[in-house]
Amino acid sequence: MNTSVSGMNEPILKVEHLSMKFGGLVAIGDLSFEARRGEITALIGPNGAGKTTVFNCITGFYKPTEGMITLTSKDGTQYLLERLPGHDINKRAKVARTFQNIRLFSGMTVLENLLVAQHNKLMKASGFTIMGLLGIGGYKAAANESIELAKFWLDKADLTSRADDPAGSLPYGDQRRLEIARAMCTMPELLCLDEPAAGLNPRESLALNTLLNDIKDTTGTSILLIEHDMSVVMQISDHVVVLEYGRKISDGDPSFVKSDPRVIAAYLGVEDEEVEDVLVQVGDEEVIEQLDGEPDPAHGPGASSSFMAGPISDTIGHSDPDGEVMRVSPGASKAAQVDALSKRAASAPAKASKPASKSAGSARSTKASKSTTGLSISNKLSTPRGGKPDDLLLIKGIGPINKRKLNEHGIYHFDQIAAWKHADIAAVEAYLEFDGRIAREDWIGQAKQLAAKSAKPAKRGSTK
Ligand SMILES: Nc1ncnc2c1ncn2[C@@H]1O[C@H](COP(=O)(O)OP(=O)(O)OP(=O)(O)O)[C@@H](O)[C@H]1O
Repeated sequence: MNTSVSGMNEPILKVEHLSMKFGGLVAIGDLSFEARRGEITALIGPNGAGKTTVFNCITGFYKPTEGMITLTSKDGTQYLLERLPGHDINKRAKVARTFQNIRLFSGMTVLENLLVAQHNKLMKASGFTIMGLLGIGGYKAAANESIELAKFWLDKADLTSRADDPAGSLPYGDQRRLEIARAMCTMPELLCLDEPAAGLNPRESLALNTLLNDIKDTTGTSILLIEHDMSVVMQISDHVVVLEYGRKISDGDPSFVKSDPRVIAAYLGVEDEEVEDVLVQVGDEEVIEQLDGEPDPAHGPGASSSFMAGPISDTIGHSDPDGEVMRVSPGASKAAQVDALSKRAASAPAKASKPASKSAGSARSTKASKSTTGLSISNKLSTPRGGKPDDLLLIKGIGPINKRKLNEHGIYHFDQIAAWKHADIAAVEAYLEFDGRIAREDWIGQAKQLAAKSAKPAKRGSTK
């Protein structure tokens, strides 16, 4: 399909009425949003909101249950991604992606990783013959071109000095940038990045921001980003789409989204109770006050086609006889509760004038009462070994508050989590009200990998 040539700021990606069901679980429900060409669009939301599922639908890993995903390329060609085979999404529609867990060829050098990414182009230039590989025909020129492109992205990612080192030996932040450089070697029109800032320190986050801004400013590649790190999201995104329980709850520029009471409410509702983090990241506690106020009618349900597209209660409690069960307590959608709060505030003006900090405080104190309940774990420690706890935040699914709670109950190390028995998992899930998430997010597998990784430097140190 060829339509008019599309320019900057026109939609490169249109997601329309997307739904994805896993048995009885509705992971995405009637989701619509757009990403504009030349912009950085961020997809954010609490754990389990459905962000990765959206990526998997866009990049062909899942075939959506319903809906359309249209990519319009620079020359105006339109691709219906939900109908394309996975390899064509990359090859023809020019969509590239990175994953939550780094997937480099760790034994190959940095440069080799960038060359392997151009394998398709090189094979085509070889004519798939030995003569081609020996340099007859266009192969040599294509090989030189590939090396030049690899060098270009090495430089952009600030990795030139590490070109000949094995990718697996790079620090974590460098590996993240190498993944992005590798994806850019396929010259994508749309680059999908799944939590690129996960596990980065502030300096590495800054280097990532610089690289992404550079890609945006100099290549014309549009970026779709899933990210939990609000400092990255708010600093580099042009447009933010917020999901909660597979539904869109907010959509706009960062300044609108960060002060949208529904977004604050959704983050207030996450199990990690990252209330204070969110408040710090969005500015101050003023925004909390809005939880007691009237929502902005310009951004209410009437103004957006898929905004809170149906009764949330229809989609948040699901059980599948085949196994996948997701139990969410009634009213778990905090975004939905904002509307209820605002209605209550309208009928009781005195309550609406309640100080903001009190509102936030009451949310916190309700949750705090939970933490007084006991938690029985078989391998708790009284103090961290060597006085140094592991950074449990590296386990996807553990946020700062749950890290604190686990520490309070004597869990400080990856190997402790790796050794949890069924009874421990059940106890922790009941305590954190996680309903099967530890298994779904594979905390044990993640903890085993992290424990193995952190054991290595310890061994080297002990030989000194
Ligand atoms: N293949 C699958 N089979 C069954 N359920 C799935 C599958 N993939 C995702 N889910 C479920 O769909 C829901 C959304 O998951 P998804 O990974 O998309 O969320 P997310 O917003 O990316 O979360 P996070 O921020 O923790 O990565 C979750 O309840 C998850 O358990």
